[in-house]
Amino acid sequence: MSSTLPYAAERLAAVTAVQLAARATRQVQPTQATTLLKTDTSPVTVADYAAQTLVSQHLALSFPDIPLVAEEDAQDLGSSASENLRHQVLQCVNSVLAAPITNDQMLKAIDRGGHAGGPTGKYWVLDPVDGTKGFLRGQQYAICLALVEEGQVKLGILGCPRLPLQGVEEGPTTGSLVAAVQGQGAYQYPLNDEEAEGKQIHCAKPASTADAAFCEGVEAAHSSHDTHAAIAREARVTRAPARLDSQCKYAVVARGDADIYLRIPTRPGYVEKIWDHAAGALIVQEAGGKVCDVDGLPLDFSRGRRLEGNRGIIATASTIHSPILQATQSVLAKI
Ligand SMILES: Nc1ncnc2c1ncn2[C@@H]1O[C@H](COP(=O)(O)O)[C@@H](O)[C@H]1OP(=O)(O)O
Ligand SMILES: [Mg+2]
Repeated sequence: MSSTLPYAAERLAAVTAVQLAARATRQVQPTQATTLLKTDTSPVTVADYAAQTLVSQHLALSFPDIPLVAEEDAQDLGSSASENLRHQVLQCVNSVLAAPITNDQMLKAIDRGGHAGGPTGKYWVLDPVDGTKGFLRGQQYAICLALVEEGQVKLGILGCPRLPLQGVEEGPTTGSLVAAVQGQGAYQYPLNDEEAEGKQIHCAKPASTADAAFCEGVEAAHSSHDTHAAIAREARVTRAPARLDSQCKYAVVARGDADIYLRIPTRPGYVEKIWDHAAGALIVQEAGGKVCDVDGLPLDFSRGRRLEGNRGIIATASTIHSPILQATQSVLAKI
């Protein structure tokens, strides 16, 4: 892509940062990854901290004035009880850097991620390992990076180390990298091949919901499989869902390997985090798809670190967006 296009420099820095982080996470054996439980009881591993350090550090080199909204902070990692984990993170980080960094630089890089987000200015949005539970199971995860400006997502990158270039099945793979800039379309590359020619990707155009394939998360606690099944029945979707962790779901919808990604909350009041959707939502839209919440509202990334104005997520090929939204609203009205 020509370097004169808008956001070319940001895109290049973001792709390199995600590739670097992916290289580090791939070195961590999921079954042996030292893991902490955060206060919300979700797991965080060597890979999450290493990826956040690397992305934060790399972006700060090229764009020192653009702040970062990122999932992790260094509080737990900095405690004396976490010395072993801290050591492993630093080792992992330095194994992919030409110039090693210190423990203090690592903690500082992680804590750059505390920006509040909001409606004004420019900021990066990072989920260093989205789908940590998938990562620990040896299944899908993604390094997800977006750039938000004046509340709008301008750039989105998904690094998916275990996602083949085609299909939704697991298998030996070099991984996929999917990238989009607002107004410039969505492209896919082999994850760590900087030289490779990108391929523009498009959502499929299923003629009806009966032809459509849907996907959902693996974790039943993160979205309601039962409600998704009821929506599928209501919309006459016949195929069984593919289950994948992380924003890989947006990637497979964007390239037409699935047509629908449903994420209906399991409990009232759950508010999604912006790092779980910013990159993926832009990628689906740039591939020609539609993304909204269960009320049909656009996702509003200008409300801080969470999607305070939205409830659930529906991402689909544009040809079947209306019937899926209608089926969702009809099912939710009965609950
Ligand atoms: N109760 C919940 N409802 C919806 N999403 C959740 C819930 N708890 C955690 N998550 C988010 O689900 C994401 C993974 O999604 P998936 O299951 O599709 O792979 C995690 O990044 C996590 O966000 P976070 O860790 O940012 O709090
Ligand atoms: Mg996440």
